[in-house]
This record gives sequence, C-alpha cells and structure tokens, in this order.
Amino acid sequence: MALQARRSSRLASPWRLGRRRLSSSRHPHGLAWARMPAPPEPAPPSPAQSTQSAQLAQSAQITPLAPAVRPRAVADALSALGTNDLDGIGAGAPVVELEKLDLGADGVRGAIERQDSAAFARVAKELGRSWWVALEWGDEDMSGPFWGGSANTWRAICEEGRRVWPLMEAGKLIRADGEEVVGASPSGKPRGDRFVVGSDSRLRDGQGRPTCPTLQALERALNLLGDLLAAPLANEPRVGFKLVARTHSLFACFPGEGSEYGAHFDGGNGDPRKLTAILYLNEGWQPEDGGELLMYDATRAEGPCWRSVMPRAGTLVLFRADRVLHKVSPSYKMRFALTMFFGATYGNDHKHSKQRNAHLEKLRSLGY
Ligand SMILES: O=C(O)CCC(=O)C(=O)O
Ligand SMILES: [Fe+2]
Repeated sequence: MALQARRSSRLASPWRLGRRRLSSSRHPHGLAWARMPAPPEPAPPSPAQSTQSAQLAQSAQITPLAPAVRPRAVADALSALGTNDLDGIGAGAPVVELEKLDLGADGVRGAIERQDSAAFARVAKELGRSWWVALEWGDEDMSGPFWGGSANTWRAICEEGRRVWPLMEAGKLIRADGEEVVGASPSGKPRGDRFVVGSDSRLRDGQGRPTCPTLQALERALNLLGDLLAAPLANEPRVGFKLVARTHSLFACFPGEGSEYGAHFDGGNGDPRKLTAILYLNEGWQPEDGGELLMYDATRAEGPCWRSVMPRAGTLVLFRADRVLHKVSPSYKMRFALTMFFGATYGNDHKHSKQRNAHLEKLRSLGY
C-alpha cells in the first residue's frame, strides 16, 4: 500500500514540508517514496505477553488510520513552538555521548545477513524506550556476491562521494507559509549539507550499471534493515507503528568549513516520515572535526541534554523522525552519510500522541 500523507487541518508548523507534494507521495527533496514489501506476519503473542501487546500487534495490521483520528493537540503543541524558536531550544544543555547498543561482533550487518529477529527486537525495544539507538555496522568487507560492494567499504564510499560531489544539491524545506527555502534550516540558520539520491539516473552509466557500487550495496543494506525492523517495530508495545514505505537513500555530504544544520524534526505535522536511519561513513573522524549529530533529550532525569553521535565510519543511528529534535554541529572536514527515511502507520495513534505531547509540554515548560 502506498504511503498516504494524512490530510489534516490547518497546521501551521514550521516543519511541515510541502503537504501538496507529499499527498502525491513525493518528498519535498524530490525523493520518491517506494513501497516496502509487506513485513512477515508478526509472531503470535506468547501466553506471557500482555493482552495489550496482542491488541497492538493486531491493530498494527489495520492501516491507514482515518485522517479524522489525527490528534489535533499534537499539531497545536508543535505549531506553538514557532519557527524561530527551534535553534534556541536546549541552549547550554550538556552534551552526552550516546552509547551504542551492542548487537555482537558482527554488528548490524551480521544481523541483517542472519535475519536475526532477536537482534531487531532489541533495536525496536530500544526505539520504544528512548526514541533513538546507535549501533555498530560490523565488518566493512562487502565484496561478496550477496552485497556486490567493496572490500574497503568506508574508503570506497567516500571516494564515490568525492566523485559525485558535483551532483549533490542543497537540501530544501517548504515552510508552513509555503515558502521554499534552499540551504536553510527551519529557523533560517544555514543548512550546509548537499545530497544526491541513490536512485539518481546520473549514478548509472550508459548501460544502466551503477557507477557507485558501494553506494548501491549500502542502500540495499538499509532497505533490508527496514524490512527486518518492520515486524519487531509493529510488535513493540511502545512503538506500535508499521513501516510501510521508504525513501531512496540520500547520499549526503557536509563539505566542512563549519557547515551545519540547525534544529529540526524530520517528520510530523503532515510529513509522513516516522523513522530516520543514518549510516555514517567517515574513517578516522576526531572530536575536533565537529559534525556531531545532536538529539535533544528533554526527558533525562538529571535534566535536559543533547545526545551526541560522532559521524564515524560504521556508526548507524536510528531515531523517531517525528519526535526527535536534532541538529548537526559545525563540521570542519568533509562528512559523508547515507540516510534513509521510513514512513509508517500507527496502530495506536491516540496513546502515542499522549506520549509525544508530554515531550512537547516539557519543551514548552522550559520556555519554548
Ligand atoms: O547527517 C546527520 O547527522 C543528520 C542530517 C539530518 O538531520 C537530515 O538530513 O535530516
Ligand atoms: Fe534531520
């Protein structure tokens, strides 16, 4: 089933990205949404599982929700934050490095190859608990027939990145007032990344063969990651949404010289993105190179903080696109990443809107 943008009321959010285009299933960056294969039927709940989780697993099969169900309160809370406030949120809050969830020596890549449902259930659980998770990719040799990539994945992908840099374009946002902003964050702060979409025909030769084989192999890996996460996410009581669509990959680069991206949400308020996956590709990245992903955590017991992730080769981060306010700190070296966005339908929108409202209330109580 194709992802449908929900047609809902008069939302005036700074993060709404061109509802008109989304409803015709186009992403404002020009990304097409691709249908995902139906995930395997979720395993029947064991007797030990609660009735609630059984209900969720069942309701996650029923899609899409009627537009009328969309919680107005969430939209109102988001709108109230205002465009210019976003980069003021969390000023002075400490930065706390996000620890990785250990999936074992062969990492995410091994879990994909083994179709390790227990590993993906752990990832889904972590996403239910804290809305983000960082993982280690594992072995970088992807030269075998399964992936058709390179032996030195990180070196090869950055070489491909430097080669296709001239094809990369500045990111666009369509603001709530309808204005298209190129190379700017929602607050107006400069947005320094450029990207090319993995499916771009300019990344193929005259015979249709990919000219960036490492990029293609990693895009395939992210596709599979989404397929394998769909059922565990639908079954995880604190997530309960079902991935139904994905974008092509965005091969993105911050060229250095202090390029950054201000605070924003990837999804929500008419933008159907629910989950963001970013694989970082940079070998030997050092703290002084900057370019950290910073995710705002308003719910930490000791007080709000920014959870940080360094864009080191083989670090994969997943986060809830419509809930996690995030930004990229100024980057002083060329910084490559491969990003994929997933759309989903909720089986239990009402419950989650309450959680999300609590998060936003916290932001507002901090004066934003
Ligand atoms: O590259 C990153 O760390 C994040 C980029 C980002 O936030 C985005 O593309 O929406
Ligand atoms: Fe983002």
